[in-house]
Amino acid sequence: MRTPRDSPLVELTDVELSLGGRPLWRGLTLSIRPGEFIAVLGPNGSGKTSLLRMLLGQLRATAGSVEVAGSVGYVPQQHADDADPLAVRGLDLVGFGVDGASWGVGWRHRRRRRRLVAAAVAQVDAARFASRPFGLLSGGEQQRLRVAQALTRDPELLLCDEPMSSLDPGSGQRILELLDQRRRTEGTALVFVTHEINPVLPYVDRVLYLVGGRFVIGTPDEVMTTDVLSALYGSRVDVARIGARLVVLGAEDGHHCADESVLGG
Ligand SMILES: Nc1ncnc2c1ncn2[C@@H]1O[C@H](COP(=O)(O)OP(=O)(O)OP(=O)(O)O)[C@@H](O)[C@H]1O
Repeated sequence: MRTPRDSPLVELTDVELSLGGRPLWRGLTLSIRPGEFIAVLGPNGSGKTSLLRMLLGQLRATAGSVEVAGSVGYVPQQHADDADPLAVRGLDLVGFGVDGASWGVGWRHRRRRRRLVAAAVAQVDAARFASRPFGLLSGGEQQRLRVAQALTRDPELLLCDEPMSSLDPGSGQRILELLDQRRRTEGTALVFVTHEINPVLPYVDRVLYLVGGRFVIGTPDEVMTTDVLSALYGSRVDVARIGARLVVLGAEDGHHCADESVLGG
């Protein structure tokens, strides 16, 4: 049974997460409802991936309470896959999602596996290339199949770690549209780590911005302002709007410095 739309999928209350004896943040209180799209922003090392790992149950909060209801899917950061990428077909990679969720043998399992894989591949519109060796696919095609792998678990909460990094703007847009459609049709909540606010701005409900142990959370209009980001960084950060885009100047992070401050397409 799926979580009702008005019940939270995630309830974080006064959470602290410390790693290696260093608190990444304290006092994080956040409730996430079905269908919500939350972007997680912040400089390198601010704890974005660690937040996802905490929601996945891989890291334990050092204080406070973490409640996650329902099934969770995970789209990891892009990395060289352990398996030989030429030996693994796209369909096989998607199938690993089913295998990880349930063990089974025999024709019944195989038939169920095939059905789940085909449905997930169809959802990301990847049937055309899914039988090719994974390593020969483009970055965008590979990323669509990673999303399909996460969808085999029919997640109510989908955690995405920079799913658009190293994709061209068109492929990144495609992934976003796909995820946005999924949250609208299935009520899947998205927690989406990204260094690029502009591509997600049209979709996002709230932004969680982590910097040096502190955070702010709110709508993009509330968070992405000169005053709020300057207070968060503890130094002058300018946020300007150019048309529908945000330009962030002066944040002390390679991804947000002046040269690259038009964040994404
Ligand atoms: N298991 C661990 N033990 C100790 N320290 C860790 C562990 N995992 C991560 N860290 C440290 O915690 C900090 C946050 O790491 P995390 O990967 O969550 O940051 P991030 O915001 O996702 O960074 P990036 O933008 O570079 O991906 C980093 O300083 C990292 O070195």
